[in-house]
Amino acid sequence: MAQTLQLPIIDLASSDRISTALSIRQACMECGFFYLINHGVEGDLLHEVLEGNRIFFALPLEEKMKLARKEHRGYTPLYAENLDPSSSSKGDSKESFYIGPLEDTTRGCLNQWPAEEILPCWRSTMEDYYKRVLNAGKRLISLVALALNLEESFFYDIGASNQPNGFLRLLHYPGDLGPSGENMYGASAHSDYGMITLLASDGVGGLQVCREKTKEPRVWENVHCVPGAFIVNIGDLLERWTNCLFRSTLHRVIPTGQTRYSIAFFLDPNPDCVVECLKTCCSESYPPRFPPIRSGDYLEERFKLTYGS
Ligand SMILES: O=C(O)CCC(=O)C(=O)O
Ligand SMILES: [Fe+2]
Repeated sequence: MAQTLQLPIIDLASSDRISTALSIRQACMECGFFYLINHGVEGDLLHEVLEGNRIFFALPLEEKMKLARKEHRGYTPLYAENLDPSSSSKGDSKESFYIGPLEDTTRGCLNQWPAEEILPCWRSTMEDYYKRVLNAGKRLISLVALALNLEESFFYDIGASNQPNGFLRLLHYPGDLGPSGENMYGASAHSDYGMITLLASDGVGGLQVCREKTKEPRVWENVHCVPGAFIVNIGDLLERWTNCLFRSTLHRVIPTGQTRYSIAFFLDPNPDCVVECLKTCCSESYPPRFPPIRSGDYLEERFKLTYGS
């Protein structure tokens, strides 16, 4: 039986920014996961978005397939994604729907939306949520900069968090998978690719983390949902930036027999931002472990491995 992990709680509205930044530093060095409270997204909106999630996935498959994923936006059916490209499973037992930046100035608006007659007000609810969670993520990133002994505006100044690449992913893990094979995961073991992820869920369990990704056998611990709080985790690009000081932790979703809905918001740097080791995270005796890389190129490569295309 997996143990439950006690994660630290970070208060985004705390007036003591220095001690909040120190708590973030400790959480990101030790585990790479924490709860975020007082983030400015009201419980009512969270509830409405999770309800919107449920009604979208309840549509007939044919209706959902009209919005099949293009340019990383839209619907991905069951088993079409494999978050652990090294595994031989037939794919993750989840379906998802992606919403990208709302004002995509370079490529016009690429998002796909269900027709208003089919799901009235659905788009406006999702857009409202997107804006709120983006705002919370940007405020959090300022504190992350402080936690790294940088100016609060650092990620903005280097072009990472102004016009960031924010993606909302609505997720549905069906409870009843029928006579499923072995190696079946809702989301197989992976780390997130970008900067930070803010996750909301309906409270159904299944999320697990493995704190030591290089240790065998892997030890998995349960992460519980705290009502109203986001579960936040660090992504691989922030791990690269920090020369592995901050940890992008392996996680997965196991089937529990219960239907589960969640919404992940991936706050990734602007695609043109170059991610290179921060000055505060290396020294002569601890040189940079990764070469600089353009964020867009790194993310594109990771997406290709996940979708096999
Ligand atoms: O649904 C969850 O709890 C986690 C989802 C996740 O890890 C992901 O989409 O990257
Ligand atoms: Fe993830």
